[in-house]
Amino acid sequence: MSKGEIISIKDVSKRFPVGESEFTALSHVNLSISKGEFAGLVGPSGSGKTTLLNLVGALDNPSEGQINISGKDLGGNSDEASAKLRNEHIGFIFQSYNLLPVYTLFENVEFPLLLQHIPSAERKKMVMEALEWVGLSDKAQKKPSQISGGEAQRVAIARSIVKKPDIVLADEPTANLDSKNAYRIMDILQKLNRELGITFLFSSHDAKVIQYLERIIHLEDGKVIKDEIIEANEKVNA
Ligand SMILES: Nc1ncnc2c1ncn2[C@@H]1O[C@H](COP(=O)(O)OP(=O)(O)OP(=O)(O)O)[C@@H](O)[C@H]1O
Repeated sequence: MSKGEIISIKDVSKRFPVGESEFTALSHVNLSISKGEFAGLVGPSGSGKTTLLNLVGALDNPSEGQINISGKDLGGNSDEASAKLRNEHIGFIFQSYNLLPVYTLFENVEFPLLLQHIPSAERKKMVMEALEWVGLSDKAQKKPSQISGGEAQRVAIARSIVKKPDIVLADEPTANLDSKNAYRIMDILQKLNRELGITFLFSSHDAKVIQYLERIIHLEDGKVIKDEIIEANEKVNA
């Protein structure tokens, strides 16, 4: 991997079996993402955005090609090794918030830390810090049913950053939100990128997300058709 590179995708293809034949969801994708980027995969429905995010997040394996995350090759990893890599380096945000309904917001955010052996006082500090980042420390003891959709996505963000991951993968993070909440979420993610240096890779076709991106990787029919760096002065929120 070259210096500063945090995600390396080399000649990656992904095919899914469909009946007797195969469907090619990604075809010979090459990308290099550097530490601290705020980048997004953008393209029409079915262009392969989620498929590529899942490969980068080691949730699925490519049919061909090689992916490196923080210098580690994902190829040939056991499920256990993939889980370790995800746990140590990657946070996920999805369009559905995937909060556990019977637990408090505090416990939902604490969940990823229970997999590591972190003492309870330290866990509490980390959870409250993450909830403060998203402006929800005063609601730590509430349950997911007692908060709004925008707040639920903010809890999901807190959960994704509580371990201080190098990379956050965000799949259509604003899909179920109104404009006001979508902008609030994007403001929080931009601040996490700028102040904590977390690298972000989005998947989206929402203009409200796209206007924040500093790099737009356009996908169509499973191929990268354009890769553009957005100058700060072109951005609406600059
Ligand atoms: N497990 C699977 N089996 C068969 N085909 C699949 C599978 N997963 C994805 N596909 C197909 O691969 C293509 C790319 O899907 P993907 O979900 O990556 O697109 P996307 O760009 O994220 O779309 P959207 O914006 O609608 O989420 C689609 O045509 C989809 O139907």
